[in-house]
Amino acid sequence: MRKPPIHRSFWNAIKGVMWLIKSERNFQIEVSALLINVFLILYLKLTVNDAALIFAVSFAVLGLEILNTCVEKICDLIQPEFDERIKIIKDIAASAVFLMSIGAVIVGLLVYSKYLF
Ligand SMILES: Nc1ncnc2c1ncn2[C@@H]1O[C@H](COP(=O)(O)OP(=O)(O)OP(=O)(O)O)[C@@H](O)[C@H]1O
Repeated sequence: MRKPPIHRSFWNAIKGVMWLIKSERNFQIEVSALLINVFLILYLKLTVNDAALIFAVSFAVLGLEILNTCVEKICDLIQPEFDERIKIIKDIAASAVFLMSIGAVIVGLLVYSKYLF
């Protein structure tokens, strides 16, 4: 298959993000958290390094959420019925988001505490 032009690849990716914002509750929550962080970065006047750290962990959570959603969609496609193996696969994929979210909260507490206390 011929590779699509670069602008079409970007457009496909943007459509993917729009679908996630419209359809996935967890993704909506994580995008809201990102927007709150943008507000706090501006309001508390974070240094460039601290802002970069907050952006890095926020986008890491979003990226893992996207991969988790892909795993869920593929699982639902290949096995719509209850299956113990699918349960393990989905639980493991969800744990990646869970662990990264804990890491992001820890980073947030460490960074913001410098500006609040
Ligand atoms: N086909 C299945 N067989 C066995 N267990 C399943 C199956 N589908 C879902 N589960 C269980 O339900 C959980 C939630 O799966 P679901 O596909 O509903 O994702 P979700 O509601 O979008 O959750 P998440 O918060 O992880 O995104 C899984 O982590 C798994 O434990």
